[in-house]
Amino acid sequence: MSTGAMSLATPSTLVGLLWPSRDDARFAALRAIVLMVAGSALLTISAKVQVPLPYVPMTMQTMVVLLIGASYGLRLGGATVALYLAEGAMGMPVFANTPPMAAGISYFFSPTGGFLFGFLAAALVMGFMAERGWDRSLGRVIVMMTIGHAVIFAVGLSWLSAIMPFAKAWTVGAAPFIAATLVKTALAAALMQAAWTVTRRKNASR
Ligand SMILES: O=C(O)CCCC[C@@H]1SC[C@@H]2NC(=O)N[C@@H]21
Repeated sequence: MSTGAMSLATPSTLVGLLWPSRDDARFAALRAIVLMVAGSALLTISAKVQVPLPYVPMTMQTMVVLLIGASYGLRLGGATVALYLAEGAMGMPVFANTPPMAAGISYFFSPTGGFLFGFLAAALVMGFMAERGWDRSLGRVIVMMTIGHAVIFAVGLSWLSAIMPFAKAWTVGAAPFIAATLVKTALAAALMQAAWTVTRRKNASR
């Protein structure tokens, strides 16, 4: 593997097994672009599936971020979330509060900016763990998704508590999301398990 796109492919990941790359630079580049665009589109949709709350809305983004990291792997997952952030930085209305807020660099300084950087960190951590097999058993995938959520909240809350007192940051940025985060962790783990079951069956019948 010699090109950048080929180095994004990781055969040990779920997506690497379901849609393997090839030792062909053009195919590898096209595959990486398709997966990154599809992943960033899914993230945009997940931002719009939301319950509006003061300062920080409830969305489906964390679940999609964790699934992208876990199924794409470290580099492709990280590149996909980086593309999503770049789209928002360039003014595309991909984030939860765009509209009413305008997208662009200034959005990252809004109350949810820290969560967005947390998404990138969590996708990298999920990809790193998935490439080491943490996504393949139910117990480990639950631990993995819990760590991913913890990373998102650690970065998001650190940012929020830089612009408001920590008690308020907790009240608006963590407390309302605890139950939903448990549900999203369980759902993400169940989806990874189901995807691995299908992948193993598919590979066994080859
Ligand atoms: O502005 C954005 O697009 C990011 C929104 C971040 C929402 C955070 S992520 C963690 C927590 N769980 C949710 O459902 N909402 C918040």
